[in-house]
Amino acid sequence: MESECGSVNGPTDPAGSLTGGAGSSEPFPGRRSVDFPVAAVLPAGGSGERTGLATPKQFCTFLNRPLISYTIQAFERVAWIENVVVVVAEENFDLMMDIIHQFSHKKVKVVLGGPTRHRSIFNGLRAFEEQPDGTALRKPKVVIIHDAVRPFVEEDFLLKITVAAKDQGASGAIRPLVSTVIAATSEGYLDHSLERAKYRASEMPQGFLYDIIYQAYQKCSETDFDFGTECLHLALYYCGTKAKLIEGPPTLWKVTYKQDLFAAESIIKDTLSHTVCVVAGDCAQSVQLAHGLRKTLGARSMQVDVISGPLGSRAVLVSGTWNFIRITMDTSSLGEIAKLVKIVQDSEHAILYPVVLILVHLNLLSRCCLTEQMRALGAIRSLAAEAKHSNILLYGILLNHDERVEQWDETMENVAQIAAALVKDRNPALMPAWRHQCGRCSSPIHRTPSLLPSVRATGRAVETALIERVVRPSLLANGSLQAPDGLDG
Ligand SMILES: Nc1ccn([C@@H]2O[C@H](COP(=O)(O)OP(=O)(O)OP(=O)(O)O)[C@@H](O)[C@H]2O)c(=O)n1
Ligand SMILES: O=C(CO)[C@H](O)[C@H](O)COP(=O)(O)O
Repeated sequence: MESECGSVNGPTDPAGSLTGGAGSSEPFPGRRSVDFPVAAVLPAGGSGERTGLATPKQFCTFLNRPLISYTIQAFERVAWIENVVVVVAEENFDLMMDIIHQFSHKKVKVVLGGPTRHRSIFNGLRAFEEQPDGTALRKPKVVIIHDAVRPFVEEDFLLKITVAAKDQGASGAIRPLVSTVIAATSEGYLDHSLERAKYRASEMPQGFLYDIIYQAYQKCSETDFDFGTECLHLALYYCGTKAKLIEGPPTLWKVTYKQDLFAAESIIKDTLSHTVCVVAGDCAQSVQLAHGLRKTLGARSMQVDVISGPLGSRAVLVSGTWNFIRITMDTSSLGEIAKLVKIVQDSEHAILYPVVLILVHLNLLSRCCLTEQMRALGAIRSLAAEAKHSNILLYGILLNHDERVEQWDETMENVAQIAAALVKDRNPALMPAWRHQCGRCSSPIHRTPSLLPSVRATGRAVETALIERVVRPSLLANGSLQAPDGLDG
């Protein structure tokens, strides 16, 4: 039976959806496999009043992508989940279809919601029943219900919920209470407080044998539909099914208020910034610089892979990262950055998350004439503008040379600092920054090598995502590099 069997693997991923790509299929020793049909229902039909925003929170966008797409991806990437039913309000149906198309979601069926969460969920479950046109999604053995506004759910935890639901009929995620729950009198006085250690917060996902939860919804009252907040309660009350409760990770929290949207964005940015691939090309100086960066970025707890030699598609395919640093030594190798942009574009790597590509260019201004420099900078600027359309953020860091050997470590530190900030922030505003102000009239045309000593300040460099640093050529091996004109002596 195709795609019925699956097993769980994959790294623990705090954002749940950050591993991207196709679902996992490798067996994970010791883990129970899923050999029955499983589907998910994601209620997304609410208006998100508590955020105070005009846009329902599930459609709020960060890193160029709506929240709902992150949640869908967290389910789609799980090979053993067959179908993902997303329930939306009628006015958002077209928007939802556009999102599915734009982010290439493949397992999703969209259905219309109702005025309350329970009514929306029931509509979602009905998608597995025969439709008026005679079609139906394959009925799952276990259905996972998960709020569309909880984007961080991992495969491991989905497996636990699914297996427990299969064995017990129902299961749900819980978390320890953060605050004590108290009961108030109608006059607003304390009536009594609950013993916190005895109670838990009910979170999502929850899993059910499909027949049980469907039957519970068929039986439940209008009051349940209008005021109920707990699916596990319906299974217990109407079908006598006691849910197995499983403690989940803190990342299962629900985006409810505006600040939760900021928190979700930070988590995603943080998760994207743990790894970087430094592409050094084949020249010895670049490789040396790459290893210097590996050390300095590594000291910031980033995992850095260095790729040297001619650039193939392996840079993207092997590293599995969303961050690249390309080191170039002269203007002719600037074509290499275009090649890397093309590889990332072709791989469709940037559909899900913006890819950061940082060009660290060593000695650009000193090694060629002014006209050539301007041409190269112009080319980079246009490439950055074009790359932006493909969700690729191309930044530049420019390094120059000096006689002072002691500057090198500081330079590496500065480059690492800027690169780490660019990777972490993923801010498109810093992108087309290949402009350099000469301090007097802000025109790049006045930038000549003889002005170099006056433009070493890294503060301004950060502002423009452009660092000018001065390193001793002999540090960069085999003596082939020359100090810039005007700096000798
Ligand atoms: N009629 C509704 C109401 C809610 N939901 C969904 O149920 C989940 C959890 O509900 P909640 O956080 O309460 O979302 P909202 O109802 O949108 O928020 P608010 O209560 O602040 O308006 C959300 O994914 C929401 O879109 C739904 O599908 N249909
Ligand atoms: O945690 C949950 C289930 O137990 C739900 O996410 C929660 O009940 C949704 O409720 P509300 O719509 O009031 O935010």
